[in-house]
Amino acid sequence: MSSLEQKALEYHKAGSPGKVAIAVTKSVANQDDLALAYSPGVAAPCMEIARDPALAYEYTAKGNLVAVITNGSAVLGLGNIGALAGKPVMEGKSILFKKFAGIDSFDIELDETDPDKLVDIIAAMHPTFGGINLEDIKAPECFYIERKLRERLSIPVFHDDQHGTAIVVGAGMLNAVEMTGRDIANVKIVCSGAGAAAIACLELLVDIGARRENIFVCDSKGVLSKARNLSGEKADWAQDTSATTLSDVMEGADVFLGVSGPGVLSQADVQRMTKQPIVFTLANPEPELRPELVREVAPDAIIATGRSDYPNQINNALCFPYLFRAALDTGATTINQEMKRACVTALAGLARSDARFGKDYVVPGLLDDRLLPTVTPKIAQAAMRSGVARKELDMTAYFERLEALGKHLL
Ligand SMILES: NC(=O)C1=CN([C@@H]2O[C@H](COP(=O)(O)OP(=O)(O)OC[C@H]3O[C@@H](n4cnc5c(N)ncnc54)[C@H](OP(=O)(O)O)[C@@H]3O)[C@@H](O)[C@H]2O)C=CC1
Ligand SMILES: CC(=O)C(=O)O
Ligand SMILES: [Mg+2]
Repeated sequence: MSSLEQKALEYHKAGSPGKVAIAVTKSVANQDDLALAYSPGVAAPCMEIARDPALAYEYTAKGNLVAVITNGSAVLGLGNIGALAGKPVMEGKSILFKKFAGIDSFDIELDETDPDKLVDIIAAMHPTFGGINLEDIKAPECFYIERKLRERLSIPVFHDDQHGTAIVVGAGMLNAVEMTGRDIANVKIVCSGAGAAAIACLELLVDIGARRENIFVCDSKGVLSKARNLSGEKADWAQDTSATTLSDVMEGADVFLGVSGPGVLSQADVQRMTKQPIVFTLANPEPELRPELVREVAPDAIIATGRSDYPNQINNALCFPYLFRAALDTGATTINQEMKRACVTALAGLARSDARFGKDYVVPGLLDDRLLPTVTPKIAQAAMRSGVARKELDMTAYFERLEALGKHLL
């Protein structure tokens, strides 16, 4: 075991085991408080909510509470390690919701693989929450589960591995492409992985200007090609090509996007790419190829990973706290394409406006305290403009509120 792994075990075990606990927000100091918090007083908000369900946002924690839900079928790049083993990651997402955006969350690990049962279980528990963050549920089931839940529920349902990842990749890609003098419409992109993260990233890259005919995708069996008679989301990305391996399609690639698993990319593959290649090796915790090995064969590369111990951390944690903050604050019924685009632009812009903007700074760092007051209002405005917000915010007051909130968080 490495010393980092040893330290991580000690960190998780120290004091109160795990990373989260519940906080009480009202005084429960005497009999009078008890009579308000519990019986008989609690009946009053119950009856008000029974009369008008929207009042749950005033009398309960619902409006600031998100569920982080997994079934453990695709935990990071560790694979199908099961619901319980995924709990440290879900607790990790919960602390990021809290530390970065002041959002409370329950992590919920469900021992269930049947997509329809998962939809029913999650739908049944939705009254508790203001939003649902699906996490580490494998493709292709994740697409169906999210779609069905979005159809059934009027609170935001967001599969972080799909859309959160896509947003941060989009922001990093816009900046990397500009920095290297490329036009996104002309870049050849090779994506390793054809799962939750990959499909959403590719759709977003097309949304911001990449062209489908320039995109080659590999899964664990090789290149997605017409010859393979694929179905579902994979079929949408199948190319009419005789190439079969990752190495075949890496020839002349401008961009490598890794959202697959550890060690999938070789140095020889990087050498097949164009000058100043863009190499996003995002598998967690172990990337497709370590940055120092990419750098050895491509010193001018723009490199990003999903990890906190290298520059350019492209990780969905850079956006999901702010998307949910904005969605909860505007009472948005969903997180839509306009909100996602606003988030891409805001993240890319924040990095560009920084003196550090360059090869090792294509996206802001996760601990940047400008994220909350800069990115969140842009997403909130997009929610209001696009008609999914139930509340109109005064933007000056909102900005001040976020600044004040941020001071208590990091
Ligand atoms: N940095 C970030 O913010 C994020 C990173 N990720 C990382 O992306 C990876 C995938 O996550 P996710 O999409 O949620 O998982 P999924 O299970 O939905 O998809 C995994 C995909 O990777 C493919 N794959 C597995 N092994 C290989 C291989 N040797 N060569 C090529 N493709 C391979 C699978 O192929 P097949 O379809 O054939 O099974 C599948 O298409 C993980 O490592 C995860 O940590 C994910 C989300 C966010
Ligand atoms: C970052 C993340 O969500 C993942 O690797 O699955
Ligand atoms: Mg994940």
